[in-house]
Amino acid sequence: MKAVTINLEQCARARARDPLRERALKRQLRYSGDIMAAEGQRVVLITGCSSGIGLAIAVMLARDEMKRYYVIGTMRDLKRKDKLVEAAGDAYGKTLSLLTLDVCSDESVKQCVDSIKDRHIDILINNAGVGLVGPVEGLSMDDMMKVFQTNFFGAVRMIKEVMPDMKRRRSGHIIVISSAMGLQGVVFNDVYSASKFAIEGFCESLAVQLLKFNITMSMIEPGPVHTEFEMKMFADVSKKEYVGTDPETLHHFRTCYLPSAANIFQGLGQSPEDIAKCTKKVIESPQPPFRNLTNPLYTPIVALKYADETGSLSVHTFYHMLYNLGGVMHVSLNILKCLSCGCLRKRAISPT
Ligand SMILES: NC(=O)C1=CN([C@@H]2O[C@H](COP(=O)(O)OP(=O)(O)OC[C@H]3O[C@@H](n4cnc5c(N)ncnc54)[C@H](OP(=O)(O)O)[C@@H]3O)[C@@H](O)[C@H]2O)C=CC1
Ligand SMILES: CC1=C(/C=C/C(C)=C/C=C/C(C)=C/C=O)C(C)(C)CCC1
Repeated sequence: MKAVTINLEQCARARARDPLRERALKRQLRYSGDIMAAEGQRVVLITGCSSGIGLAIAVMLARDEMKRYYVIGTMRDLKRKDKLVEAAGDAYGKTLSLLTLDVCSDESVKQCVDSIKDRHIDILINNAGVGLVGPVEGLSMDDMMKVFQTNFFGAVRMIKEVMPDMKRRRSGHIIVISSAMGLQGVVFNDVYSASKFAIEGFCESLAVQLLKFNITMSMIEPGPVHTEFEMKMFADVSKKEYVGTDPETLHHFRTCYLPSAANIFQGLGQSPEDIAKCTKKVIESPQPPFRNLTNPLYTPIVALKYADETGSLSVHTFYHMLYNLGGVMHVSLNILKCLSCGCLRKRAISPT
């Protein structure tokens, strides 16, 4: 497929030379702001592109060799655009344009979608999200609400705005950057995990009726990923005092959980590009799966819940890992790695 990207300046030049050609160009091209996507290109809108996973997906799709995507990278504050613009290189202004969008604001979401020609979005990627860790009794209700406002209602607001047009066109793909924590809760991540469980339940329900309209829904489920999310989490923890938390709980959080979490990020952490690659594969799959775990090393942690429907196996295993094996977390992680690569099984068959 030959994809052409053109901007309004080029259109104006065409008008000066030949008004008929300009009209033909305009018919042929959809535009967002002053930049147009060529016919045949799929318009992708991504939320939260100022850093991390959103930025990596925007760059990977905008730099697609066959120029199959026209990416609208959005962020709540365009002053934070430099990292994305630099990473996108010459794709910026051709297959990537930027728009302001705050997923927590009805007005911002509507204004952004209205500014896109025909409100035409083929692929919506709900990526914007915030984390929150710490003992529940030490967190403010405001902080907890912000997590749900962004991770759950933010994605719901986007879907509500974009889905009716997709239904009318009987085509579209809605992707949510959820989390492995949306499938299996993690100690001291109670509220964050709940926000991801919430969006999982919402999407799992919606996916069924969307099929009738030829709209696909896909969840991307990363484990730990090295992004600003990780840095913000550790910075936040060092600032917060978790007022109202008893010393024993605080001790468990600071001396058992935090070092284990740091080990887990170090031992199992993926790069944002890994998540972008997985997301692109899902987009390009002829039959995209609903759930997509990105990290084979983290999969056993999620699989525990499917091995025992009572939930006791995961609760007790995590208890043991946190309170008894915390000091040797690296050993547990190495066992997880060996289970995933298969070397333990090989050694069991032919011990040396
Ligand atoms: N990193 C990890 O370990 C994992 C992350 N995830 C999920 O991946 C997604 C991306 O996170 P990640 O890249 O890691 O973290 P980052 O902190 O690097 O990126 C989060 C992005 O979301 C944006 N954002 C936050 N609030 C809003 C809002 N109200 N409106 C629009 N954008 C907003 C941030 O923008 P701003 O710059 O303005 O703050 C930023 O661009 C999140 O949904 C997260 O839950 C899932 C599993 C693991
Ligand atoms: C401490 C601890 C764990 C921590 C897991 C972590 C810290 C996962 C982080 C995932 C992220 C950051 C997802 C983002 O959406 C385990 C492995 C459950 C085992 C029990 C002890």
